[in-house]
Order: sequence, then C-alpha cells, then structure tokens
Amino acid sequence: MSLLVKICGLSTRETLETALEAGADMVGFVFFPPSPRHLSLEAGRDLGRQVKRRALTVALTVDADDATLDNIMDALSPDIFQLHGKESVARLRDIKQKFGRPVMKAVPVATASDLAVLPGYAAVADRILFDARAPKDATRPGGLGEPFDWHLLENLDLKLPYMVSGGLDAGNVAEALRVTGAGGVDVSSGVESAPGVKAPELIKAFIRAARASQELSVR
Ligand SMILES: O=C(O)c1ccccc1NCC(=O)[C@H](O)[C@H](O)COP(=O)(O)O
Repeated sequence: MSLLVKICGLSTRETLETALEAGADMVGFVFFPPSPRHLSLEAGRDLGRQVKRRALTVALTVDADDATLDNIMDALSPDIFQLHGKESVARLRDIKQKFGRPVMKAVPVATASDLAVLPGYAAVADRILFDARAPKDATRPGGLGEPFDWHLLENLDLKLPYMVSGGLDAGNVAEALRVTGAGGVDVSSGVESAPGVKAPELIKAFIRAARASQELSVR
C-alpha cells in the first residue's frame, strides 16, 4: 500500500501548485475561522478548481453544522471531509449519509486512554487521523505544530486506514512512520515559515523525506 502524504492548510495558488507538483496525495483546506489557514468559500472554490483531480481534496471542519457542510459541498465538493472537532459517531454516520462523502475522523492523542474512542469511530469513519491533543487553552483543535508520543500507536490494532499528524516535519517524518506504521502522514506547521504561510521549499522537503522513508520501509 503506497504511503499517503497530505499537506494541510493550503491557502494560495502558488503553494497549492508546489504541493501538487511535488506529489502530495491529499491537499487539505481549512474551513474554521479561528485558524490562520481558514479559507473563505470562494477561495475554496478557486483552489478546488486548480487541483484538477491531481490529488484528493480534503475539507477540514470543526463541529460544523449541515449548512456549513452544504456550503463547502457547493464550493469545493471535497473528496473527503476531515472532521476535527468533537463530532460523535452518530454525527459521522449522519454526515456520511447526508453528503455522501468519505469522512476522516481526527482523534486527538495525549495518553493511551485517548484511544478508547477508536472502536466507535472505526465502525463508521473511512479513515482515522491521529493528531496531538490540543492544550485546553488552544484556539483550535489542530494545526498546532506539536507531536504526540508516537509509541502510543505501536500496538494499534485498527482495521481502518490511518494517518499520523501533529508536529511533523522533514526531519522527523521517517521516525513517525517507523514507530507508528501509519499508512499516511499529514503536516501543516512543519511546512510553514509562519502560521498560515506555507513555504514551498519546506513542502518539497517534507514530501521528499516521506517518500524516502516509504522506500526504506518496503525493502
Ligand atoms: O490547521 C489548522 O489550523 C487546524 C485548525 C482547526 C482544526 C484542525 C486544524 N488542522 C488539522 C490538520 O489536519 C493539521 O494538518 C494537523 O493538525 C497537523 O498540524 P501540524 O501539527 O501543524 O502539522
């Protein structure tokens, strides 16, 4: 199974093009106003047109209501919804049924007890994204540039495809993959020069490093 590389929080045509040309498998667009990566619907529409099926488009929302998801469907028609809030299992089922798109559920991780939610989500979600649990005073539940203890996933028994995220960069992505055995990686802060400002060279370096570690793991 080929490694999936997701670059999240893209917000300009130039950096989106860099990610696509560098071979990102997924490009993530954030629809969460407190985020420095938040996109308007019109910007999402514009960037979505640029992707032209060269990667999967991921719309990232946090406890969004149906009207918000409807608007995102109209503007972007994402390949995947990434649900990064406190969405219940029932809400995941509801969203899948109403919008007919795969859902990737973000699971915040700080301690082993955070994995107790997996059986419920794994019964409905199409993919799991493990991310570092945000501090209580954080203004957003993700995209904070901090890793979690990847060893917590060492003995994971999950039948569903999963990705690892949280504080990844070109320097640690190989180790994250080695420890977690994840089938995908996701990054935002680690490819930025400032919050919300994606750096083309960092995007390229991350994708190169992820691909290089994939080659090592299949030998
Ligand atoms: O990126 C954001 O600003 C964001 C805001 C609200 C919820 C989730 C958010 N990002 C989720 C992602 O998928 C990030 O790529 C993931 O949390 C990793 O972020 P980072 O640690 O900055 O690489």
